[in-house]
Amino acid sequence: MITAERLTKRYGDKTAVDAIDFTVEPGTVTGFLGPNGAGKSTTMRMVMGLDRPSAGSVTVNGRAYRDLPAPLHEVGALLEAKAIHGGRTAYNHLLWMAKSNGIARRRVDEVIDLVGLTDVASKRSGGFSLGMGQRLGIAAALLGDPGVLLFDEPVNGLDPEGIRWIRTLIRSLAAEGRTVFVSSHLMSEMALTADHLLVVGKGRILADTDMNDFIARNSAGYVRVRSPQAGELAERMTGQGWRVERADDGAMAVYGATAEAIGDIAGAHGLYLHELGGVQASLEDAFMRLTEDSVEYHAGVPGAAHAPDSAADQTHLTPAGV
Ligand SMILES: Nc1ncnc2c1ncn2[C@@H]1O[C@H](COP(=O)(O)OP(=O)(O)OP(=O)(O)O)[C@@H](O)[C@H]1O
Repeated sequence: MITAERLTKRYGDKTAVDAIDFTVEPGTVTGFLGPNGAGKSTTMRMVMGLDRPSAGSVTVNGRAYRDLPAPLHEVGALLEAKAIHGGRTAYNHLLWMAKSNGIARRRVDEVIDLVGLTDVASKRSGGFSLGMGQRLGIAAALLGDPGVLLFDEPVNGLDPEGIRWIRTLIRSLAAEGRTVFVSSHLMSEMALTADHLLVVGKGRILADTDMNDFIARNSAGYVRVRSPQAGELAERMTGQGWRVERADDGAMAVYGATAEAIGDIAGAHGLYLHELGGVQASLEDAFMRLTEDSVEYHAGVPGAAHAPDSAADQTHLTPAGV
């Protein structure tokens, strides 16, 4: 378990992490989500004892990192830009780590096999692709068979096969009962990986929630309908107690109804339909809405960081996405 209490990190007058409290529980994947500069990496570095809190504390299984008697056996991490001696072979890199931590050589073979690097174990890691480097970083994190694992943006720059591999690995580590803490700035990725969600912005916690609850609350869909007899159809639909909003392209967004029910009403009254389809709100939009006030570096596209509010804007919601 990871526990943060009033955890704070200041760099000069910049507060990167602002008195946050959270716990990361065993047996689940906790997604740590936030826009660039939100404080995710700083928090993870403090968990790993690589940065000292300016105030507050963070512990792994009840102890600060520096007080852990055998840290590699308690917590492993894949942090961004991990420094690996590129001149060493993957095997020797891990063997050197194992030896300096009293870990048996057999475990090196195990983790190399686990991350699928057996064929390149005798190659210098300096020549590794990004994906191979990530696998080596994960092998190092797993070396001491720790119960707590941190992954900082593990899928950054990986191809779809690599992304799927990491997602499956992360899920299986949690299924074994480990505490798994994964940072990302992609809601869609987290929706597929995490059970619990910790959203941060500008160093503060914006949401601490079960992933299924977040999805249920934020992915409420609607049905998009177009009809040349829109006025009459709208009346019939509101008569059913459904909420009808009009988009500026002439379509209607109907809340509280299924596409089938709308089709039946239209059919029963001889009304033509030119378009009828369910639209699911995107979780990415929900995340943007949650964090929009805490995005440090807005893109130069007007309204880019703003989620749709009005009915007219609802048509921007992506179909059936997460
Ligand atoms: N060593 C440092 N010195 C000064 N400021 C820092 C340092 N490390 C981080 N910061 C600042 O602290 C804030 C949080 O940065 P951090 O890297 O933790 O965010 P993040 O959520 O991991 O972002 P990203 O998704 O871009 O990696 C940023 O404003 C960053 O510029």
